[in-house]
Amino acid sequence: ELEALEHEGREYILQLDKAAGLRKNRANLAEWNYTANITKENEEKWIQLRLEISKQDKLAWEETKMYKWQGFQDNSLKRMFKKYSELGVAALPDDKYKQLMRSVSGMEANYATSKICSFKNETKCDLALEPDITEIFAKSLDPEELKHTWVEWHKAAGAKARSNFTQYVQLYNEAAKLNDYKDVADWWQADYEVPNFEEQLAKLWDDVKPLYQQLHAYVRKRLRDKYGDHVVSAKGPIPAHLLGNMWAQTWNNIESFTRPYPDKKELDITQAMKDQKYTPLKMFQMSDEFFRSLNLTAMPEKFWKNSIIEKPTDREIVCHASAWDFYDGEDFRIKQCTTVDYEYFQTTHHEMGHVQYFLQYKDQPVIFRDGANPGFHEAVGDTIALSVSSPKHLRSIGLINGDAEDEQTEINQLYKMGIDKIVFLPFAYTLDLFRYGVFRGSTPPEDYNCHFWRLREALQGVEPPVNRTEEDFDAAAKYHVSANVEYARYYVSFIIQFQFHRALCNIAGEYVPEDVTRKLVDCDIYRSVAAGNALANMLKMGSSKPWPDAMEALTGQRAMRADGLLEYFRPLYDWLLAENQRTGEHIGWQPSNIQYC
Ligand SMILES: C=C(C[SeH])C(=O)N1CCC[C@H]1C(=O)O
Ligand SMILES: [Zn+2]
Repeated sequence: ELEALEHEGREYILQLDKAAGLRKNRANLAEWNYTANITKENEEKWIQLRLEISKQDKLAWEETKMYKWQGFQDNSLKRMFKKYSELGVAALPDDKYKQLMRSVSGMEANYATSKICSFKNETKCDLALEPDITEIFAKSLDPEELKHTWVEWHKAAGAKARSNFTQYVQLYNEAAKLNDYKDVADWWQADYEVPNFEEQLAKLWDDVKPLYQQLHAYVRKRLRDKYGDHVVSAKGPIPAHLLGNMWAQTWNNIESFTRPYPDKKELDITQAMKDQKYTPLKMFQMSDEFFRSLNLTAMPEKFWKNSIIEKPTDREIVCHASAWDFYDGEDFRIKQCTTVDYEYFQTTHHEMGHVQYFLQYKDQPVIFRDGANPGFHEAVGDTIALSVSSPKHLRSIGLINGDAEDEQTEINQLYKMGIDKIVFLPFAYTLDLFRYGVFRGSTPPEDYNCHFWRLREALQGVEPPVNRTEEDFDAAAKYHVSANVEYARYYVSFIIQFQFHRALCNIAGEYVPEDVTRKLVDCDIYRSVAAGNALANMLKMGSSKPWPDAMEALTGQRAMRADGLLEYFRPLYDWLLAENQRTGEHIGWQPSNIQYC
């Protein structure tokens, strides 16, 4: 009797899964059409379609609830039923669902189309985030120009989003409660399927904080050397606009004048790419070739036909890089406004990593075509990029020339990786600690900006370039806050990618603990079919099993741990300890003198 019920359940869920795949295909095509051509008409079409689809989702959900699936034997079947038993935002009544959609697409459109005036020419007011403002932050060494650009962007993309954001929080929390969650923070954390996710994030930060503080102290000193102590204090937080990035989330753009051994050969990959006439297409083809060298899947023909890899000149689009699965097993795309530089070379591998994951799990049921947890999806491309950014690989593709590794060059290399990977962690941690407080109500709208900067000062040791008030809303000046994209996924990714990298380097024979000729920092898994097969086996699982099973399949570990990252950066940590002692640099930071609460 039970077998018959389970058999009927399986028939039901598999046809439901097929129908769900068609709905996701239609919804994603409508979202692509809107974000690839931002017009009121395309926004309306996308909203109307999601409303229509939500009705079909609701009917399916009502029927799914009728099944007594908890007693089934087949764990995979139970997992499918469990996932299909959560309706999502479609649980909201139509008018509230529409309001929620409009508040998010309003914020995202504002972010994507915001323009500011140039510091050098105040009549030139068509500067967009990409490529104009990004280029100013990459190149300008004028604190006043950087301050102006920072303030104008945070006014246009941040403050302007405050009312939409406040409404979005209210409605999204209502949807969370309709799905039996306390609030959106609870809902977001449920995706990680562990009871103590927030404690795990805090533990990881405890593990990495000493390394971050040493790196922060060293960079503050080098910035003080550059700009003077009236711009950068000896013991305070670092002014956020001097770190080469609008959000101070990675500091690669200040590498050239802050690296430990300045007289060693330049590692300027961007210049080499420009000298060698790299194009966006060539960057994509090189990334595709790396994945193929691992015996992973080539990008399919539709990918090359349908992707948007350069900013169009005839319309407004969402430039923030994204990868798209249309759930039909053959249509996969990337949309990004590529510029020929090191940063976008990394981003291209990051996005190709998402598509490789889509390709590896495309034969799973639709409901399992997802990352083992959201951090896994963000870690695939970055893990590959860890090999690509090794001096060995960059030499093999001719982007750097000259001598093999010596001690000082290795420290420079670890420093370059550290101002990308280590400094990102407190930024990522801050972004969702802030939003957890917002969704839980411990951060009310009147405290949004004050609490945001309190966290940024406490964890990142940065301060805004000018005083802030609650007229501002600086959090929304970051894409993921304006676009309703959860961010703890990146914090998780920047930890587990080093666990993945170490495991793959082991399998490729590129890394042998204690063997100085097989160091982790030199590892390049290029052309290792063994490593590629091990990675593919994990990616094929999608979200069909709890993520510790996927993690164990590749690394033998069942938990997120900072030990991979700490092992990778060990030589840099030792060097920073000695260097900060030598210069007597203050470790950590005293309270900021900038007013923001
Ligand atoms: C490249 C993407 C698209 Se999923 C991205 O948003 N990333 C990649 C790393 C961190 C984060 C960011 O830019 O803030
Ligand atoms: Zn990503």
